[in-house]
Amino acid sequence: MDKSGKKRILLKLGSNTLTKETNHISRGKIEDIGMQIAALQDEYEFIIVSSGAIAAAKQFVKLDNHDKDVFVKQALASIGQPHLMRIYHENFSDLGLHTSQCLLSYSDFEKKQTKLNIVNTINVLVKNSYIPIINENDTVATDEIQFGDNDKLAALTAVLLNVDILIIATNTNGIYTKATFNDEVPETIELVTDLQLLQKEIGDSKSSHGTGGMQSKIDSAAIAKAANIETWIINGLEDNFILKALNNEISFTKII
Ligand SMILES: Nc1ncnc2c1ncn2[C@@H]1O[C@H](COP(=O)(O)OP(=O)(O)O)[C@@H](O)[C@H]1O
Ligand SMILES: N[C@@H](CCC(=O)OP(=O)(O)O)C(=O)O
Repeated sequence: MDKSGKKRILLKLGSNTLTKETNHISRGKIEDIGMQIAALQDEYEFIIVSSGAIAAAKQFVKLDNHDKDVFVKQALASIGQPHLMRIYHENFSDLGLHTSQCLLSYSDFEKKQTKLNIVNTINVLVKNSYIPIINENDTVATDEIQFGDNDKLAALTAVLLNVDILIIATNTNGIYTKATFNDEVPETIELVTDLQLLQKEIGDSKSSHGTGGMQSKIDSAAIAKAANIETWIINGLEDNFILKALNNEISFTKII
């Protein structure tokens, strides 16, 4: 818990959640997230790590290159990022929420001074009721575009900002057992204390927009766990997923 007396949540939103698995950013989903933050703002401070820049660009442009190339993805992220922030701003401001943008890369977490700069900036934003919306700085770094779904960036940020809970929103009801993964109603592993044991449950499948799969979420949970931060893996496609998870009304995976 931070000095304000509120608990801090780092909320990681992937492109799948933000697009509701379509080809465009869902204003409805962003509104759903804003309404939950507004409902919880007396008890919780939120810091968001948001993907979605490339998905936002794709709804406006088609670049004259193969969009699987990393340079093209970087260019798409550059085009889409301001649109993504605009959509957040338009929806959140209607709910009385203020937004700000922070673009970071892994290397920013390696130097004492840049780490301090991040902490100081974000603490001022949060103290003044601005919600920092963080994405990877895709012009200078390609780690998350290529490997990670912003999951590791979310974990590094969670540790640096000393949050209480890291919430990773994805398109499954948390982590399923391998034995039931292909069943009509797969079984969620609700509580994990040993990440080694979890390793055998993970398949290498990924969702339509996903790059990291469940493995990158578990790697992120390991980073958070080492700093005594809980990771909750929740189905972000569900309406009110944060409220429902806090009230234990849905199945999700808690890694403690
Ligand atoms: N044991 C598991 N339980 C749930 N999902 C799993 C598991 N193993 C692999 N996955 C895959 O991980 C995907 C989520 O990761 P990813 O595709 O990167 O999505 P996101 O964009 O939300 O980060 C699921 O859609 C699923 O295909
Ligand atoms: N920085 C990138 C996110 C990296 C990424 O690939 O994440 P995702 O789109 O969730 O698979 C973007 O905003 O599109």
